[in-house]
This record gives sequence, structure tokens and C-alpha cells, in this order.
Amino acid sequence: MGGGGGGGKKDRGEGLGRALVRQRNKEAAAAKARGQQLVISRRAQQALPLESVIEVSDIDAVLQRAAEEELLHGDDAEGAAALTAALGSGLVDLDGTGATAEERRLLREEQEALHADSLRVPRRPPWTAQMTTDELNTNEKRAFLEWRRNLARLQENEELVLTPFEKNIDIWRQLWRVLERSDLLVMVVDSRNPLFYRCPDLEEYAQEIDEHKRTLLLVNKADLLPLNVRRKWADYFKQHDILYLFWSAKAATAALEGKKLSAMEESDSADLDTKIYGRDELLVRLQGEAEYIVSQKGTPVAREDHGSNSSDSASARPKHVVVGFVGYPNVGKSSTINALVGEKKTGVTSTPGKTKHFQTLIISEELMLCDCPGLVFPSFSSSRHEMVACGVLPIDRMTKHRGAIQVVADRVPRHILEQVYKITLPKPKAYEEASRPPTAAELLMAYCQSRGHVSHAGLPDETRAARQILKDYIDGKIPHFELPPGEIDDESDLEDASDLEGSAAAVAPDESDDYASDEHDEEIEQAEAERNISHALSDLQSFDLNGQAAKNSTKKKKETSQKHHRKPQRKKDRSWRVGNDGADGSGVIRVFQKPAVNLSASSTSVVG
Ligand SMILES: Nc1nc2c(ncn2[C@@H]2O[C@H](COP(=O)(O)OP(=O)(O)OP(=O)(O)O)[C@@H](O)[C@H]2O)c(=O)[nH]1
Repeated sequence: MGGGGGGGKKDRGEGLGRALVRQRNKEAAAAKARGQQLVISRRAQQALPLESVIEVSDIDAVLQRAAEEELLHGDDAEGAAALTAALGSGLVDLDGTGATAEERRLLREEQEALHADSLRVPRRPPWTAQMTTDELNTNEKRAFLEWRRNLARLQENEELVLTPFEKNIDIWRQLWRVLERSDLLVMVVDSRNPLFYRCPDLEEYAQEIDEHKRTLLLVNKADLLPLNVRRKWADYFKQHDILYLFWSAKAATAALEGKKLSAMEESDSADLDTKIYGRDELLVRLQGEAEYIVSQKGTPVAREDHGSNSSDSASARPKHVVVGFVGYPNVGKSSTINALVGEKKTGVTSTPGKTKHFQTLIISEELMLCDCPGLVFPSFSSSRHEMVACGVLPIDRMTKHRGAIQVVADRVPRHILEQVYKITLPKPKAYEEASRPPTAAELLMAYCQSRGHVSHAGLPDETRAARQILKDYIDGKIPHFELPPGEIDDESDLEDASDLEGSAAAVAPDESDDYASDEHDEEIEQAEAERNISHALSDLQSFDLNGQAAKNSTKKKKETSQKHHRKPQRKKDRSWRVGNDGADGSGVIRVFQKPAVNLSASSTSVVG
């Protein structure tokens, strides 16, 4: 694959691109060494596409954003210099050293709790329709830099490790717009670790904009979570007054194609708290919640906007309730929207950070959806490696792969890794703790050996192995999930994990892997995943974190008829994005699908 004749051209292009990147890096390094700021001309900045700026080690990008015209040269030059210095030093080394000693960990936790309030989503400064665009712009940039400065100050505290987060104001502006427009905010999270992807401050911010706005936690990828684990999370969410529901964009998409995932069969026997909602049920619920919120406000649905552009006059707008979708990259926002719309409107890939602009989709006369680009919120604790493993930082930009692989090795039982990959991992030495997880080096070595992956230098090709393993982990081929705080894994949770469709594919060594070449092709990789899934279910009877052999090895896995439901996915196709709504440059799609069953008779239940 990969378009024969284009190879040479592509190579030349990459060469030039690399040279430019190298040159920019050199300039940035030189500027940093001189303690200078890298000033980028206004024209150059305007020409830049809307790009996520997350990787803090990319000093060029950080400085580029920090060098915002007069804001850095104006009345607060001292503070700006401090910000630049802090950004250039503290944030670069995020791998942290603090988690080694127990005392250090406790101290860090204490400090994190103390500074939890400082970890905020940037607020849009107050504005009025009378303000000029320039005024608005400057105010927003100023407030944003102040936010960056506060975070940079946090970094001066040695006990705190701030994870990479979104630093492009334009991406946050997208979030501001979605927040302002939405009646109901849907925070999409990955069910395998919902708290990692939840941002409580965003919920608070929504209520600051309007006290009636509510946030619903859409616990997506629930097809990867056994029923009894969903039960535990349901209890946790209810205890903590979190409005939530379980959902699987994948299952909903399959249902649109007339197929049923095994997770949905299991869901049929679940109660309201733990069931995985279907597409129509979700639409009913979303509209019901949003209408309830609007009724609480006491305003007619064609209400005054919460602060979008003045040209977007209330009278011209239809009577929709608006549901905004937000969340980290790769949690499945686009897949969810596509499933709700009933056809492909937003691109889906396993590469985080693909959605760059928010999109508006009119589902019916009453319901409008807003899809926000994926955002990496600032947080403490989780390491950069963890963020790669959780799919929020792109694998392809990963340079130190062992750290992220260690996250996988620590979380997935040794024997599951062995079964999934049909490899044998070295046992712990006599003087080591018998239950210790494999090291990243051991896992990578065993994987490379079994596949014969050798790099140019004749060494095991760890990079290729690491990318593949991480991809399998993120896609759910390697089963894993977190339990609510305080819950302890028990065997039944683990055994149930073996019933999950799409989990734990036994990936035979002779199968080609997704990273067979640098130009990995997503369609091939998805087709490969399909082939593997069917072998996995019976192999995972003994999913057991403590390494104990599973009982019930005779229990046959349910062979589902939907194993091959997943078609190879295409790359994100954004050709449908045409025109804009005239208000803020965002695309508007009129879908006018037949609304879900009886939307008007929807429930308005609010947990808690
Ligand atoms: N198993 C499973 N995988 C899912 C589900 N929903 C999405 N995915 C996968 O998760 C990956 C990310 O999905 P997207 O819909 O592109 O995620 P996104 O949140 O829009 O990502 P950004 O564009 O980066 O913001 C893709 O590989 C999807 O196939 C689900 O319900 N179950």
C-alpha cells in the first residue's frame, strides 16, 4: 500500500520538513540559551493552522504561544519573562522523579490536594456584544496568559508534576463556545478509567456560565467493561452525585448496521444503572435532560444565547436545545456523534487530537449537537507515559517508549500479556518478588523475539514493538480497566473481562503488525484486529491480576455472530465540512435524522 510512485516525492518532502523542524528547534534552543523569547511575526502566526499544542518538550511551540505580541512586551513584561522562564525550564522535564520514595509520594499528594484549586480550566473573560474583535481578542489572550502563568508558577513547586496540557488558546476558544452554547454538557470519558478523563472543574465552569447547566458523564467504550465492573462504577457515580450513563459508540454503530455486540446482549439483562444505552435511548435522554435544564431556566427554548457572537441573534435561531460534547482526545466523541447522527459526519481514527474545530449538528427540530475538539486538561499525577497509554497523547510522537510500556506491563496481568501475544515472559528471579510485573524491557524483548523485529543496528526493534503494544492496549485488544477508588479487584471481575468483545485478541507472532512500516495503514490494522478478535475470547478465561490460574477453564466462551462486525475504518474524512454558520466560523450540519422514538415523551431524570 502507500501509493507506489509517491514514495520519492514523500521522502523529499519529509527531508525538507525535518530540516525545517531541526532549524526551528535550533533557533528555539539558541533563544532559550540567551534567555530571549522567540518572537514570531503576526503574519506568521496568522498563517498557522489550528494545531493542538500539548507536548511541553516542544519549546518552540510553547514559546510561540507565549510570544503573543504586546502581552509579553506590555506593562507586565517582568511577569511575562517569568512565565517564559518557567515554561522553558520546569515544564520540559515532566517525567518526574518524585514518585520513587513513599515520603515523597505522600508529600506530593498533600501538595496536590493543597493546589487542586489552581488546576483550573481557563475561563473566558467577561465580554459584551459592544466590544470590538480586537478588544475581545486581547482580553482573551491576556486572561489566557495569566492562566498559563499560574500553571507555570505551580511548576516551581518541586513536589508538583503537572502533566502536559493544551496550550493553544484557539482550541480553548472552541471549548468556550461549546460551553456557552450548550444547555447540557456531555463529558465523554473512556469507561476503562473514567476518573482519568473526567474534569470536575469543567463542570464547575459550566455552572459559572449558567447555574442551570448540567454535565452528563457519558461513559463510552462500555463494551470493554464487564457488567459487574459497570455496577461498581454505577454505585460510585451515584454516591458522588455524578449524572452518568453507560454508552458504546461502537455498539450503537454496529446496531445501525443491524448487528449486535455481545456487550449489548449482556446489557439486556442489566438494570437502568448499568445498562449500555442504545442510540435512540441516548437521544431521548439527552433531549430530555436538556429540555429539563431549559425549563429550569424558565426561558423559552429560543433563548438568549449565553455569549456567542452578536451576529448570532436569538430571534434568528431555531428552537433547539443544545447538547455539547467535550472530552479528552480519543475518548470517542466523533464516534458518538456519528452514531447519534446515524451516518458518518465526523472523522474517527485512533490517533488522538484529530477533531480541530467544533461542529454543530442539527439532529431534529428540537435537538442540536455540538462536537468540541478533544482537549487535554491540566492535571497532576498522571505521568506523560500514562497519558500516552491512555490514548490522549499520540503514540507516534513518543520518543521514550519504555515508560509507556511499563504502564501496560504494570496494569495487565503477566499471563494475559503472554496469552494475547503468545509469548513467554521471563519469570522473576529468586531474589525478586514473585508477583512483580514484567519490566518494559522484558515485555518488549519477548515481543520482538517472537516477531523477529530487529532494527537496522541489529538490536530488538523496541520502537515498533512499543507502538504496536500501546495501540493494542488503547484499542482494547489487551483488556484492562480501573475500578472506583477503594474497590479491590476480585476474580469475578477478571473472569468477566474474558467475555468482552474486542478484548484480548490473541495476536499470533506470524501476524503482520500495524507498524510493519512507518506508513502504517489504519485500514489494514483494523482488518487485522477483526481477524484476531475471534480467537481471544476463549483464551482469556483466566484473566486474573494476581497471576493465579483461573478455575473454570472448561467454561466455553459465548461465540458471537458479530465478531466480524467491524469494517476496516477509513481515515478521517472532513470533506463534508463546508460553509459556516456565519457566527464564529464553525461548520453547521443539518442532519434532520428521523428523531429517536418519541423524543418529547423523554425522561428527565437527574441522578442525585
Ligand atoms: N471499543 C470501542 N472503541 C471505541 C468506541 N468509541 C470509539 N472507539 C474508538 O476510539 C477511537 C477514538 O474515537 P474517536 O471517535 O475518533 O474519538 P474522539 O474523541 O472524537 O477523538 P478526537 O478527534 O481526537 O477528539 C477510535 O479508534 C474508535 O474506533 C466504543 O464505544 N468502543
